[in-house]
Amino acid sequence: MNNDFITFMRNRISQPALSAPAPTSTEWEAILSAASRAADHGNLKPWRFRIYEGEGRARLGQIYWHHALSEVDSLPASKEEAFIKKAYRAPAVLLVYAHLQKHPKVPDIEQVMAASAAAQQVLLGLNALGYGAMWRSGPACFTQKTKDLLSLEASDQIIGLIYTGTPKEKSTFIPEVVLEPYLKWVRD
Ligand SMILES: Cc1cc2nc3c(=O)[nH]c(=O)nc-3n(C[C@H](O)[C@H](O)[C@H](O)COP(=O)(O)O)c2cc1C
Repeated sequence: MNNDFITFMRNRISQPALSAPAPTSTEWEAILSAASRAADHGNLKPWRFRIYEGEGRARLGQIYWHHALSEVDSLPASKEEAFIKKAYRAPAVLLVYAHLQKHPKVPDIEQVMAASAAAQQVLLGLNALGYGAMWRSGPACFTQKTKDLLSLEASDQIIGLIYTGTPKEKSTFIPEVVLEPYLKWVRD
């Protein structure tokens, strides 16, 4: 079989070590428009995107810090910088979240699935333009405190943070895929 797109999908990998440049605004808009063609029951467009770049990343770092402060009795102020720095691991960080709507036929879980599908489309789109990316989450993504800090609604669901930039070292290692344990054919 020779299909460039299948090969491209097969070879997608995450890139943890990222530096500038990040996508331009035009490139982001192209990628996020394409990601917005993810499968979407009820055409609800539940995905929401927020891009942190430049000094905007300090706002995200502040959220990491304030979330950490809310989780423990106390933290020395000297630790703040380390939390802020986490948001600077890449030149751009895309927050993807699902904005859930009450719908008689589309349960919340399906809206979260659609937003997740959009996030995966983003990864492919970024790779297609030569950028590296890594989808990250962590317990902070799933607390009300983080939603408050991000000014999200209580019913919104964070899908992840996609750290984006140019790979510092282009990894050529593509993990082997063993399909057999995950696939069952039902033919009779
Ligand atoms: C919802 C979600 C959350 C993730 N969160 C993290 C994370 O917080 N930290 C991490 O190292 N990898 C996380 N990953 C996994 C990486 O994005 C990546 O898929 C993994 O390192 C395997 O690399 P690969 O994509 O090149 O196969 C997450 C993946 C998903 C789908």
